[in-house]
Order: sequence, then structure tokens, then C-alpha cells
Amino acid sequence: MYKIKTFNKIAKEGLTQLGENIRVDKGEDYDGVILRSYNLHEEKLSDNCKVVVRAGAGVNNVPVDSCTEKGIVVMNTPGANANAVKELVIASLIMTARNLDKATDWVQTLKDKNVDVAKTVEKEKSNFKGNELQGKRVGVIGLGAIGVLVANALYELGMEVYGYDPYLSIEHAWSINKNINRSYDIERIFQRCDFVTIHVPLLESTKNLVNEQVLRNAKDGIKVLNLARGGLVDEDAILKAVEDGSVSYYVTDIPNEKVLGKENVICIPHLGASTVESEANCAVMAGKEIRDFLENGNIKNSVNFPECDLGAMVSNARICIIHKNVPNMVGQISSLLASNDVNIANMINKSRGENAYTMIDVDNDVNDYIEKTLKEVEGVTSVRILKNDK
Ligand SMILES: NC(=O)C1=CN([C@@H]2O[C@H](COP(=O)(O)OP(=O)(O)OC[C@H]3O[C@@H](n4cnc5c(N)ncnc54)[C@H](O)[C@@H]3O)[C@@H](O)[C@H]2O)C=CC1
Ligand SMILES: O=C(O)CCC(=O)C(=O)O
Repeated sequence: MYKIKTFNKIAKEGLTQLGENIRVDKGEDYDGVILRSYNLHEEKLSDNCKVVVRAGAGVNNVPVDSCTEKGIVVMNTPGANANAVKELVIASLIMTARNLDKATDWVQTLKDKNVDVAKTVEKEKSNFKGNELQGKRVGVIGLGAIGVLVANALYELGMEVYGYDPYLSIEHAWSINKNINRSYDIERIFQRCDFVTIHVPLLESTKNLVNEQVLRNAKDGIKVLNLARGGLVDEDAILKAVEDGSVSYYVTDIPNEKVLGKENVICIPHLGASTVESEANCAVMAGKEIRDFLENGNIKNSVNFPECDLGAMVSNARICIIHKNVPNMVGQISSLLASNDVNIANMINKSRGENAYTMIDVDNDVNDYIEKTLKEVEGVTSVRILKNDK
């Protein structure tokens, strides 16, 4: 029986994917983790932890580098919450274009003022006159699972869309509407567009992607939407630009003390992925991924180890080895098995950067001595022996 710890509330649809061999446990000794936005950097992970699954996209709340060193596989659920974010981006765009935040706040102030509400509304509504999205220019920074959906949807709403993603994957390129304009320069996007929306991961290289330099030359009155991560936008620079009016609205889904209470800064309490549908999608994908890894050793949607899949276990045992991506690892492993009379029925070896993963199906039993000797091979990070009980 495997134990997993959930550091956030995970939708029940996901937990039912775990099957009979995996249970959620509140203790400190666990084989895996499923979490959403919980900050795992502050946790000491269980010595038995083999896998961390982020039910969502961003993994900046997970200590990926130290997990990699320890041979802990980190996975996420790409695209599972993308539609939820896309819809909130559309809502945010319309909110800023039509001044909905100010207008709805104002109309509430008429309560108990003893005024004719209908008449006052008609008299004052011109204060909140907005613009239509149709025909306006929007820049989409990052064309991954979310950015592509956003770009395509905004094009369908009649906007002129400019997409920027120097690392665009082939898979996402196939999904982009051919009428989306390709942009090669983030500053140019800010110079040309009426709206910009950001959909990139927070990495060392994307920190303060939107900075003073980018904002200095931006189109006057531009509206900037950040439903990705706080650190992507230099907050001092954007607040200054909002204050002097050169940025007419800043929308953030990742608020903090600094951005609260400012005029023309709309703060959303990290609701991008908070829909019933998205929470279920992420949880189901996370539940399937952690189960397939714990029970079969297969790695899917990992951010630190290679994709590797040998299907469901049919042989007597499966040996799963995380090791350095250096010459002669597979040679040493297979010689060691041969010298212990273990026959390899099937195997796969995949690498990613400095690390590699080898899965070997064997017909024999794998005893403790073999496991211990495999662990002693230089360059081996971890060894798991999965036994087929069926
Ligand atoms: N507000 C919320 O609740 C949510 C926020 N997010 C945030 O949105 C981010 C994006 O999510 P997905 O689209 O699902 O991820 P994704 O991994 O599918 O797409 C990210 C895209 O950003 C691109 N990119 C990376 N560096 C870039 C750079 N310097 N300039 C331009 N593009 C760059 C990548 O090539 C990739 O295409 C996540 O990392 C997360 O931080 C994601 C889901 C929900
Ligand atoms: O799980 C959540 O509510 C946050 C989603 C998110 O930010 C992400 O998937 O990166």
C-alpha cells in the first residue's frame, strides 16, 4: 500500500483515480505528494517521497532542483486548467475595456441615498463609457496551453492578435490560428498593443519580463493582464506606470500587499484555475499520473525527468532506476543483472539533461542483494523494485 500526502484540497474526482493500492495519509511518511499552490519549498519531504505531482501548471512552488538531486520525479498536469484561465482572461479584458470594476462599485453607492436609482444611472452612466474589444490589438506573451487558447479566442472576438513565444513548441504551433501575428520582440508588442496578457512560467529567465524598459515605450493607456505569476512583472515599475496613467489598468491574479488598494489595479484572488471543471481535470490527471508512477514506474508530464513508459506491469518484477546520464550505465546495470542470473524481458532507457531513467522488466524475482548492489553502482540515484502481485 502506497501513501500520498495532499498539501491542498484535491477534487474527489482525482482521489478516486488512486485505486486500492494508494491512500491519502496525513502523516509525515509518504511515497508521493499531490498539491496545488502550496509552497513546498518550506517543507521537509518524507525520506520515502518518490514523486510530487502539481495538480496545475506552474511548479515554482515546488523545489524542483532539490527533488531532482534526490531522484524525486516532479510532474504537472499540462493544459488541464487552461480553459478556466482563458475564460478569466476574457472576463478581465472586458472588465477593463468597459470599466466594470468602477461602474459596479459606483452603482452600489446609490443604496440608501434616497435617489431615483434608474434616473441617476441614466444620468451618470457616461462616466463609465468603455471601448469594444473588436478591432483592438492584443499581445499574448507565451503561447503554451493557455496562451494559445487565449490568442485563438481573442481572435474570434475580432481582435488583432500578436503572439510572442521564442520557445514555441511544435504541438502548440499546430493549434494556433493562422491569423495570429507572430511577434519577435516583447517591447514591440507593448508599443503596438492596446492590451497585453502574460502566460509564461516564472523562471529565473522570465523574472521581471515586464519591466521599466518595456513599459517606458509602451502604447499610452495600455492595459496589462497578469494571470500567470507575480514575479513576471516588475511591480514598482507597473505601479508607477498605472499612477502616471501610461498604463490604464493592471490586472493581477497573484496579488500581494503592494498592489492592493491602488486605483486601476484589479486584484483577483488567484482564481484562474478555480472552476469546478478545472479542479476536476487537474485532479484526475494528477491522480492518474501518480498512480501510474507508483504502481508501474511510468513517467508522464514530468518537469525534471524524461517521459518513460513501459505500459502496465505484466512481468514478474520491474526495476526502475534513476541515474546519471553518463556512458556505460545501462551496460553496468545489465551486466549486474546477468551475473545474478536475472533475465531481461523488456527494457527502456530515456535521458533528459544530466539525468536518465531505466526501466527493466524481468521474469525472475529480484532479491535484496541485487537491489543493494544496483544502488551501489556509481551514478545511480535511486532504485525501485516493483513486484507484480497479480
Ligand atoms: N492564475 C492561475 O490560476 C494559473 C496560472 N498559470 C500560470 O501560467 C503559466 C503558463 O501556463 P501554461 O500555458 O499552462 O504553461 P505552458 O508550459 O503550456 O506554456 C508556457 C509557454 O511560455 C513560453 N515561454 C517560456 N519562456 C518564455 C519567454 N521568456 N517569453 C515568451 N514565452 C515564454 C513557453 O515556450 C510555453 O509555450 C504557468 O506557468 C503558471 O505560472 C497557469 C494555470 C493557472
Ligand atoms: O491550483 C490553483 O488554484 C492555481 C493554478 C495555478 O496557478 C497553476 O496551475 O499554475
